[in-house]
Formats: sequence, structure tokens, C-alpha cells
Amino acid sequence: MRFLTTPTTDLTYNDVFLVPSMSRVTSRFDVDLSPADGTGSTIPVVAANMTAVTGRRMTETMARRGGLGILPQDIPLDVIAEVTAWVKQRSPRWETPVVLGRTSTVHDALGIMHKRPHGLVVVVDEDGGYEGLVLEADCRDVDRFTQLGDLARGDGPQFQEEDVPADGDTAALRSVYETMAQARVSAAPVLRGRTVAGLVTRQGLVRSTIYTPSVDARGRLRVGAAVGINGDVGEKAARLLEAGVDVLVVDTAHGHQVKAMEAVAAVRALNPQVPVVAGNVVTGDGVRDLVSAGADIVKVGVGPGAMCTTRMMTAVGRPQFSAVVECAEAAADLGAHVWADGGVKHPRDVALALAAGASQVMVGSWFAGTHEGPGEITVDAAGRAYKESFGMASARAVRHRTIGEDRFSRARKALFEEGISNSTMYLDPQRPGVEDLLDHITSGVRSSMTYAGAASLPQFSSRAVVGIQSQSGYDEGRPRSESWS
Ligand SMILES: NC(=O)C1=CN([C@@H]2O[C@H](COP(=O)(O)OP(=O)(O)OC[C@H]3O[C@@H](n4cnc5c(N)ncnc54)[C@H](OP(=O)(O)O)[C@@H]3O)[C@@H](O)[C@H]2O)C=CC1
Ligand SMILES: Nc1nc2c(ncn2[C@@H]2O[C@H](COP(=O)(O)O)[C@@H](O)[C@H]2O)c(=O)[nH]1
Ligand SMILES: [K+]
Repeated sequence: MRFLTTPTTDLTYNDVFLVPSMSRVTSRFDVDLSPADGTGSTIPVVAANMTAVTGRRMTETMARRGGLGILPQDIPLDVIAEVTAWVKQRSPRWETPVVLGRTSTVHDALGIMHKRPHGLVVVVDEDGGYEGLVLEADCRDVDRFTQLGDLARGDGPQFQEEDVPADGDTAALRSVYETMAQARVSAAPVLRGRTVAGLVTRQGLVRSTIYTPSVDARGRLRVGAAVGINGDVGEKAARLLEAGVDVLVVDTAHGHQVKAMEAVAAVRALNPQVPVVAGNVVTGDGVRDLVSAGADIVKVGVGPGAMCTTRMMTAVGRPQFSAVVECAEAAADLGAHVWADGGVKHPRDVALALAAGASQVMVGSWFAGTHEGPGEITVDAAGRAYKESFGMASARAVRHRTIGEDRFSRARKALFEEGISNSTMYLDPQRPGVEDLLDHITSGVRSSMTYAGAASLPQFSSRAVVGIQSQSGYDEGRPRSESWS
């Protein structure tokens, strides 16, 4: 990456823009989005290790589309083991529907339907055999205690596993898509005999031609998990490895401290056969110290996060674009990598972080407001659906993290609050699922890369030309939904 003009101050995403240059990449579909950092991901997007962001459904869905979800450090280790096993049993090909028995009620269905973006439940009989689908619309105007078996429609298209091509062969998937379009359905079950193996959606079929799932050596979806720096970090990391996690993240607010180095060294001493990510830092020195302690990838970002009050409380941090530029350079010198963590709110921010040299970009709060986020869906007075998000250093998270400690210690720890406890993350009606956001992000990044003439992420960061803009330059780039006066 090179700057068009030499910066005289540190910069964040809104302060900069990318200049187009001569391109020999003729299609946006020819762009390879795989990060070159050994994580096995095929798109450079990671769901953050935040309790309000990443649970089993987020992890599963991210991996199916080639990304990664990091289970947070506050989840008990036995739960992480159970979730990891569960994700690894999910199909890399088929989407996971909400499944209920025929005697479950409309009330049950409406309570659970929004855990997935499909707007339906799959109904099975007592032996687990497929009976039919119940759509959200079918639940209107019927008594809440109506049994699903009485509503299920079994007359739409259904496929056996072998009917749907396993690879991303566009022509073969097109005919499955056409069958569904002609039947005017957006989703259909995939069966193994009578058992439900999963769900195909029309959008999912299109995605299968664009994304490649992120799978381990045994073809199972990949899972990431985080540990903090307190307690016996080596022991905790060993249990995560035993559970089968594919990426380990050592996570703390101030990654450039002795305890963080010791924690990373304890993880490295286990000789893990998976990438070790550590953070957070914002300087080249921080990168060098974490890499020499044993990190393969360093997480960059202090204070940019949407839930984060660190900069207001402490004045500490650094505008994120400059932090990523300096840290990526330091990491490249050592053959290591950085992830840009926090502050991402538009596809352009992801493109800029990658141009600055990050191998991947971590997204938190933006993903909290999706069907796959762990929060409960709530509807506000204006009828807008939302989920709550909160920071991992908020009073709410600290209360939860210290639950086993005595009251006095908990009261002492409660003083250092550096995150907000309640934030409203609306579901975007156009993009209510995390896959919709991934489509939005990756299409922006693919296009951005072709403007720079880059067919791969390493090419993108070496070819990118970055300019510095005024606030009015940034504003000029925003669309208007109304006329000027
Ligand atoms: N990226 C960011 O900008 C930030 C992220 N976070 C997130 O919040 C979560 C909790 O992290 P964390 O607060 O590190 O908590 P942890 O409980 O994981 O551990 C922090 C440890 O480091 C010590 N410490 C020393 N200096 C600091 C400091 N300036 N800030 C925090 N701890 C310090 C603490 O001791 P003692 O308590 O005795 O001081 C404690 O032992 C993580 O998920 C982290 O990523 C939090 C803040 C900023
Ligand atoms: N200072 C704090 N930072 C936090 C807290 N919780 C999470 N984080 C950091 O934010 C990113 C995600 O950023 P986002 O803009 O995408 O939401 C996350 O990965 C952490 O590094 C917090 O309570 N305080
Ligand atoms: K912030």
C-alpha cells in the first residue's frame, strides 16, 4: 500500500479512500478472497469473540461461507467443547433449519423461528421423518395452540442429498434453483431417505457458487475460540485444543503487557497445530513482542469498537487505519499477520483494512443484529426488530465473568468498566441474516479489489493507493435518500 500524499496525522477508515488504478482483472468473480494467514478461511471476515455476537449459529454460518467465528472467553470450557462438536456435525453444504415435532404448536414455532433467517420451521413426525414446512405466514390468523402437524405443507419440492450437486457447479445448481423458482418457494428440505439432512434456499444455491466453506482436514466446519490472560491459560488452551478448535485467540484489552506475553508463551508451549492469534495492540512494538512470545497473528485495535468506551475513559487507542498500517508492516517483516479488529460499519472499512495489510477483519456489533446473533430478538415501539449488544469489558460482561468470585473482589473489578452494557442493534430489513451481510461485504471488497487491479489479497495490499480525505470528501461519497433542499 502507498499513500497518495504523506499523512501528517493518524487516520481512521473515514479519513481515507482508495484510488482506482489500471486493472487486468476482468470480473469481480475472478477475485480470490482467501486470507494467506494459515487459518484455512476462504473469506477474510471473522465474527468477534463477543458474547452478544458469536455463539453456535454464528460460528456455523460463518464457516459455511468460508469465514470464521471465535467463541468468546466467557463461555465455560465444557460448553465450548459441546458447541464445537455440534458445529462440526453440521453440514458444510446444507443450511440448518429450525426443526420441530408435529405436536409442537404455532406458539413454539413463533418463539424459535427467528433463530434462523429462513422464516419457517421444518416439521417432522415421531420418527424424525419429514412432514412438511410451516412458514411464518401460515402462523398468522390461526390459534396459537394449533399443532404444526396440522399446518405443515409437504407438497413443495424436496430433494434427496444426491439430487443437489456437491460442488459449486453453477449449471447444475441452476436447475435446482429453477425447480424451486417454478414452485415459487424460497426454501426446500434436503432429505436422506425420510430424515432431514438440511435445507436449501434459493439464495443459498447462489451462494454455493461464490463461497467455499472453511473446513478442517476431515471436511468439518472450522471453529475458533478465545482464552483470556487470567488463570491457567495453558490448561484452558489445552482443553480448547482437545475440544477440536481450529484457531486459538489469546485476548485482552492491553495485549502489550507482560501477562499477555506469558499467556501467549504458555499457549505456544503446547505446540498447538493451529494458528495462535493474540492481541490487542496498535503499535509495531506490540506486534514484535507478541510474535516473539509465540503469536502467528496479532489482533489490532484499541478503542475503535462500537461497544468500547476505552478512548473516552483512558484516552488510549489509535485511529484504526494507521494502527493497521503500522502493525501489518511490522508483522510482514516477521512473516506474521494481523487481523484488524473493531470499528467496521460498512464494506468500505473492510476493504480499507485489507488494503492496509490486514489478512482478515474482525466484526462484532454489526453482526450482533442478525438472526444468527445469540441475542433474543425484540421489536421496538415502531415495529423494528433488534437485538441487544454489549461490550466484553462492560459492567454486564464483567459481572458475568466474575460470577464465581467473592463479592468484595467482584466489587473491586466492577470499577474498571470500559464498554457499554446495552446497545440496540437493529436487524437491517434488507439484510437480516449474517450471510446477507457477508454478501454485502464480500461484494464490496471484490469490487474494490478489481478497482485496484488485484486478484488476491496480497496483491490488493501491495497495489492499493490510499488518499486522505476531508469530512466533506467522505460525505460526498454517501448516498442521499432525499433531495438536497
Ligand atoms: N480492543 C479493545 O479496545 C478492548 C477490548 N476489550 C475486550 O474486553 C474483554 C475483557 O478484556 P480485559 O479487560 O483485558 O479483561 P481480562 O479479565 O481478560 O484481563 C485483563 C488482565 O490484565 C490486567 N490489566 C492490566 N492493565 C490492564 C488494562 N489497561 N486493561 C485491562 N486489563 C489490564 C488486569 O488486571 P487488573 O484488573 O487487576 O488491572 C487483568 O488481570 C476482552 O474480550 C477484550 O478484547 C476491552 C477493552 C478494550
Ligand atoms: N474497549 C472495549 N472494546 C471492546 C469491548 N467489547 C468488545 N470490544 C472490542 O471491539 C471489537 C469489535 O468491534 P465492533 O466495532 O465490530 O463491535 C471486539 O473484537 C473487541 O476487540 C468492550 O467492552 N470494551
Ligand atoms: K468506540
